[in-house]
Amino acid sequence: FFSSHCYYDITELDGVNTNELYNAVQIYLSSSISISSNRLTLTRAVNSSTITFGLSNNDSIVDTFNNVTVLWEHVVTQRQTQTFAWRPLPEEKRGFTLRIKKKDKILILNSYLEFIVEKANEIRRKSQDRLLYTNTRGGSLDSRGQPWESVPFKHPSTFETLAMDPTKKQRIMNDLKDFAEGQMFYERTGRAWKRGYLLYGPPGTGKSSMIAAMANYLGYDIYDLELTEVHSNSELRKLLMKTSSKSIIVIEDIDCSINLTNRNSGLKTSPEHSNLGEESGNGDTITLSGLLNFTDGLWSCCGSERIFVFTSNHIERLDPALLRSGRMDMHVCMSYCDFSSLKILLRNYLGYEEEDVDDEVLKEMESVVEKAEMTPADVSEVLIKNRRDKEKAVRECLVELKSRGEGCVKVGKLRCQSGNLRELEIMEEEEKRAIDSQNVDDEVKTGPEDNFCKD
Ligand SMILES: Nc1ncnc2c1ncn2[C@@H]1O[C@H](COP(=O)(O)OP(=O)(O)OP(=O)(O)O)[C@@H](O)[C@H]1O
Ligand SMILES: [Mg+2]
Repeated sequence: FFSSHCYYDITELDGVNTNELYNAVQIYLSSSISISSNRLTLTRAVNSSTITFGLSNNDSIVDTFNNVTVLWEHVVTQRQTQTFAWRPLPEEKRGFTLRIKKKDKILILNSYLEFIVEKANEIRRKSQDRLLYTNTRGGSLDSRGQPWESVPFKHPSTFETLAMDPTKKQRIMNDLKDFAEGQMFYERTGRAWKRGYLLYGPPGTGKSSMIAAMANYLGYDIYDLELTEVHSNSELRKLLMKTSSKSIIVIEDIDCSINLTNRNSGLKTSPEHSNLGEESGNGDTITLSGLLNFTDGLWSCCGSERIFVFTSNHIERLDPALLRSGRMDMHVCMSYCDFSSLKILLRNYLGYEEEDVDDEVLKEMESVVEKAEMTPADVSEVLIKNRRDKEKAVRECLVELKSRGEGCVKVGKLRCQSGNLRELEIMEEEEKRAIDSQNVDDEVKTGPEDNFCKD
């Protein structure tokens, strides 16, 4: 009561969950710790490429923020003998204690902790490689009780190398950026901080590459959810609960991995998807409503800052419930190579800019590329095959485009399976964005909210 200081404990575990603030403080302090300290702990996280310095047990460090000095102490105590628990807790109890002068309390609590969290995220993103998680164990857990297995994710795809219409690409990038920076917006509007993308189009048009580009762009981890390995809605929910924030949760080929059409028809699923079925009530199948709950229901908000991406080769096979507005925020049609995508591929594989290619050839390419209906994967293959001889690569590419173009005109196929639908979706989505950006503008006017609870 008479002390001029106040103390805040930030323990490693909050109940049984990890306290993210503890991790943030640890990372933050590791960046400001001077090598002159006598005793430091050194750690390197799995899949990380850097070593971090940390405060040793029961050591302390002084930090200053806005000319205010604070003291951090790392407190480690032995946990008392454990009573029976489902999951044993670590033997040591760890935490940081922050000591500040009472008069600095408001300033510190309002901005210092927020500053630490942000700084820690930045450091983490810079130092750590992305992770790719999969659930291929068919529901079993590993020794640490985790249903996900992870490997370092080093996919080189970026938005720069992604061949698609530049305006569309920019729109997706803006959307992602708005999302990642939109914490205040989501809080203020009472929306869960998540976003859904449906990527659809023929095989080889870059759906998976787009997901990798998204992860690289935002610095998020990827959870690749293999639905055929999940046996029930409750298992699905558990998997979701074990994903971390700042992640992309991917379900590829959603039309193949689950029978999502005709929710109420009671049709049996095909034998190869025997574990996936319609609402049967016996709890051992995944149902469409289970999946929708996964992305939309209350459970989907048990973390934040998450992006759901579904991919499909056959959008027409998906249940309208999955497509209805608001479910997947953005529908992106990945289609055959157009002229702008072709130019990106020439740059990727041959290092050619527009002016490096003969004008005539370029014109011919432009005139035939749409008709040819070649996927970016097809074009890439031709270019890779001939990449030692760039001139030849361009020539071969043109030949291939022409021969495919002639074939296609005869067959007279449609370019994008849902051309009209696509226009409509883009309009809807633009409307939604207009509303969203209006809200963001409002937010700028009112300024950041004072969302810290002052006692
Ligand atoms: N839009 C694109 N931009 C750049 N490269 C692409 C693009 N589309 C495809 N490719 C190339 O083709 C390969 C296959 O593409 P990707 O796996 O992304 O296609 P997909 O749409 O996911 O196909 P599927 O429907 O079969 O899963 C990639 O490794 C990439 O090199
Ligand atoms: Mg794919």
